[in-house]
Amino acid sequence: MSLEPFGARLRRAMDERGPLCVGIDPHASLLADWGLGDDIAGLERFSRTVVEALAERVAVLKPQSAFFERFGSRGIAVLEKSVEEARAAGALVVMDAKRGDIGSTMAAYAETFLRKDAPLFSDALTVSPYLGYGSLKPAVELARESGAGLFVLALTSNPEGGEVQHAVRADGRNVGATMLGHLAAENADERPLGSFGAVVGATLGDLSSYDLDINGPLLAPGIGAQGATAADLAGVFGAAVRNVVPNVSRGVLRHGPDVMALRESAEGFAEEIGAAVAAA
Ligand SMILES: O=c1ccn([C@@H]2O[C@H](COP(=O)(O)O)[C@@H](O)[C@H]2O)c(=O)[nH]1
Repeated sequence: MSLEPFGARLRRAMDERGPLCVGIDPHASLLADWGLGDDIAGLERFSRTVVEALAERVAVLKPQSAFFERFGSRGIAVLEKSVEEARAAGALVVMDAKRGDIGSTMAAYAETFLRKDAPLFSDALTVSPYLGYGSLKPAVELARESGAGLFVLALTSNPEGGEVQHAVRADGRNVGATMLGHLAAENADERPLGSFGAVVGATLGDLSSYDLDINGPLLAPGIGAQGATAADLAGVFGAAVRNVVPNVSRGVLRHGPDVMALRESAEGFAEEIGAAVAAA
C-alpha cells in the first residue's frame, strides 16, 4: 500500500514540528570529537545517538549516505537501521545520496531508495539532474507510486555549483532555473504541497531573479558550518520561505555526544528559523 504523498506528509510535519531538517553526517572528525572510533561501532553509536536525540522532535532527519558507504556493507547496515528507527520515531527521512544516471540505471537507484518494501526505503531522496532532467523519470514515477518524494539539485550551496547551474541555455534561462521549472510542472495542482522539491542553498544570497514558487519544498543546506544563518532565509527565499526546509548538519552535530546538548542546539536553530519565517 502506498503512503500519503510525501508533500502532504512533509507539510504536516513542518506545521507540527517546525521545518528544521538535521543531518546525520558522521564525519571522521565528528566521530573523533565525540570520543568514538572511526569504525563501525563508532558509526553505530553516532547514528543511534542522533536518532535518539532528535527523531521524535524534528520534522526531518537527513542521513548523508556517503559517510555510511565509506564503511562498506556494514556501514550500509547501520544506515538501514538508522532510517528504520528514525521513521519509527516519527521523523521523515530524506536520504542524501544524490543519485543520477541514465534512465535504466536510475530505475535501479529508484528501486533502492523509493520502493516501499526496499531495505533503504526513505521518505525522499536527493537526486542529480545533470544527466538531463528526463533521466530522473523512473524515480519520479516510483516516488509517485510509493508516496515518496525527491529533492532535485537545482542551485546547490557550494561555490563551485554556479559553473554548471548558472550556465545559460539557448532559450535564455539558466540551468538551475530550468530545473525549478521542471519541478513546478511536476507539482502542478498538488495540495497542500507537491512532493518534488529542489535543493537550493541557503548560502546563495538574493535569489529574487529565480521563480522559487514550485509548489514544492525547497531543501536549504548551508546553515551553520557553511556560513549561512537562519536570519538569511527571508532574504534568500523571499515569499517562498514558507516552503523552505532548512538543513543544519555539523552546526548541530558538533554539540554531541550529549543528547540534551544536541536537542538544545536543534531547538536553538528551530527557534531562530521559526522567527525568521514568521517575520518574512
Ligand atoms: O547543495 C547542497 C546539497 C547538499 N548538501 C549536504 O547538506 C549537508 C550540509 O552539512 P553542513 O554540515 O550543515 O554543512 C551535507 O550532508 C551536504 O552533503 C549541501 O551541503 N549542499
